[in-house]
Amino acid sequence: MSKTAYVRTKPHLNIGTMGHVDHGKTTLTAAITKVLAERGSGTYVPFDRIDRAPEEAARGITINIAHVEYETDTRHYAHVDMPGHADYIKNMVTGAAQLDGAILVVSALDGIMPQTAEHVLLARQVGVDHIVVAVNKADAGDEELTDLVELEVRELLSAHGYGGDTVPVVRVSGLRALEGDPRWTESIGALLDAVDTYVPLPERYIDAPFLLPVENVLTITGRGTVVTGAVERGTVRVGDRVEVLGAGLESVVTGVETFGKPMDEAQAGDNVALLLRGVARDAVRRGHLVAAPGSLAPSSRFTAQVYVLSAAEGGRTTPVTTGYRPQFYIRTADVVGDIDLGEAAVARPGDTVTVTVELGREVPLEPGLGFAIREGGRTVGAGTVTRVG
Ligand SMILES: Nc1nc2c(ncn2[C@@H]2O[C@H](COP(=O)(O)OP(=O)(O)OP(=O)(O)O)[C@@H](O)[C@H]2O)c(=O)[nH]1
Ligand SMILES: [Mg+2]
Repeated sequence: MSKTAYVRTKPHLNIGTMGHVDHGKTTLTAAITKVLAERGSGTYVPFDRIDRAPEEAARGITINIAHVEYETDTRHYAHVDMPGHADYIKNMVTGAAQLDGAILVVSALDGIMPQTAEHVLLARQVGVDHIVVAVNKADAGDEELTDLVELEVRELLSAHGYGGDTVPVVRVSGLRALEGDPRWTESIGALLDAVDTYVPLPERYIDAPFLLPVENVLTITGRGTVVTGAVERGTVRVGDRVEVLGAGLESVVTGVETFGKPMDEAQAGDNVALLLRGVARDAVRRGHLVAAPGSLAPSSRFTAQVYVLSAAEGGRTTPVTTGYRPQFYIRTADVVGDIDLGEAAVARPGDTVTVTVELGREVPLEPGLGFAIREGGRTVGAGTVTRVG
């Protein structure tokens, strides 16, 4: 019982790299960890460990997403690097990536390419408000051409409402920094400074009623049932009374831990384990929600904006019509639902449509909530709730 308590020394942010295939997202991610490891504030994660990340189950969807952790002088970051374009679409639209800010990687040799523009559009749609640009491969680029690339990126960002004139654009070389070249090592430092100063601390809704979607349930012999997951909003302390939605029971939190360390108080954004008093192991499941009692009202009907994945993104090859009945992955829950396409009646792979959904059972819903649509074990769509009821 003498475990060292977790000490919150710096604010935590979630960021990630975006950009066209091969522009150097993974190389840059590796370079960031290397430069910070040399400063003594992180662990170096080499390229092949990032790019061959194991499949992780995030929010009920099997998503290929690599997290690396590092600290600057002022902040603690969890950084995601996604290996393919289809993964960006899924992770961004369902909110699984949960980015507070993004580093847009653009090759100085190629400039803006289709996925550069697409990721900027996606970022805007899912509410990523701050982008910092890394013009990568600057070691190999011609100076004048790089000037043009920078102009072009600023224009693209302005066109999507990002204030391209003020967005920091930093010329970097992930590859040369990895090789230890001092000039380019410095460029990574400059990029991190830009992220530290330009991406504001996210609003964590710490004052909202507590909510934790259950990802996993385990038993600790002699202590009881433990649920794990990321705190979506609010705070929780030992002694707090909570409701477990889905299980239809109330309990009291008798332990709070993060990464195996006890903590006084967990807050929005933290990954935690909660020990619940008097709850049987089989009474609670993934998909249930632990919340401040009476703070959530479940419903079964909602309107949403849905993107139907194209066949190239691993989606369907045939259109979706009214009456289609797939599975909806909402937070950590998995619920069947009927889709009504209204007047459109048909949605082809690649389309973005407005739909009304009637779920097979009630779950807590709210505008802005992201979800994935799955069928036969694969993701075929992603959406955001626009109206409940
Ligand atoms: N000259 C130069 N080459 C680079 C630099 N960064 C990356 N590369 C090369 O560009 C290629 C692609 O790099 P990755 O880091 O895999 O690119 P990525 O954006 O992660 O690619 P995907 O994950 O497939 O979209 C590799 O051959 C890298 O060695 C750089 O700063 N300078
Ligand atoms: Mg990559």
